[in-house]
Amino acid sequence: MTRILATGTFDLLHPGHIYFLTQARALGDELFVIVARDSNVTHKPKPIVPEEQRLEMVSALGIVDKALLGSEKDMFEPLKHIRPDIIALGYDQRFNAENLEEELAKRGLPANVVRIPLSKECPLCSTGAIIKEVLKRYG
Ligand SMILES: Cc1cc2nc3c(=O)[nH]c(=O)nc-3n(C[C@H](O)[C@H](O)[C@H](O)COP(=O)(O)O)c2cc1C
Ligand SMILES: Nc1ncnc2c1ncn2[C@@H]1O[C@H](COP(=O)(O)OP(=O)(O)OP(=O)(O)O)[C@@H](O)[C@H]1O
Repeated sequence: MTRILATGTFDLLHPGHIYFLTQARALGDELFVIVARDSNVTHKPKPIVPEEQRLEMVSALGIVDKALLGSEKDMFEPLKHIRPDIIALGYDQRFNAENLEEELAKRGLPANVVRIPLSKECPLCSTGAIIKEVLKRYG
């Protein structure tokens, strides 16, 4: 069994998220997903949808075997329980794959880190694009 882990905020689910998770799932046999905590989303505006509701949406996806909220303090903590073989990084996730592999190995959590590319173009395949469209129409 090859266990894949994907991570992200997954605010306002869209087909880009589905593409990312489908590609991640195709790397192995089972897909775990860590949903980012509200308190840790500091690299962009706070999510519209609260963490429990983002978790509920991701958990309901057929391609996801298990989704869970991440740790508020230590991103490596949930990995001790999940023990993924492969970590799928999104095209725009700000982690260096080699550094991450080194940090994981240091902690006795060896995993390969694989970068998933951007999906083909679609009108609202990013959370930012959805928010901009809503503001255009209702702002
Ligand atoms: C291996 C790994 C573990 C992570 N663990 C957590 C965690 O425990 N808690 C959390 O809030 N975010 C965690 N994150 C970060 C987010 O889930 C997410 O990657 C980050 O918010 C940036 O992604 P985004 O641009 O898709 O929002 C982890 C990321 C990686 C790569
Ligand atoms: N169109 C897409 N193609 C491939 N991967 C995507 C696409 N959109 C999002 N992802 C991936 O899904 C994961 C979760 O995405 P995230 O929650 O950051 O949403 P986002 O739509 O990228 O948000 P924003 O527009 O605010 O950047 C990230 O790893 C991201 O790279």
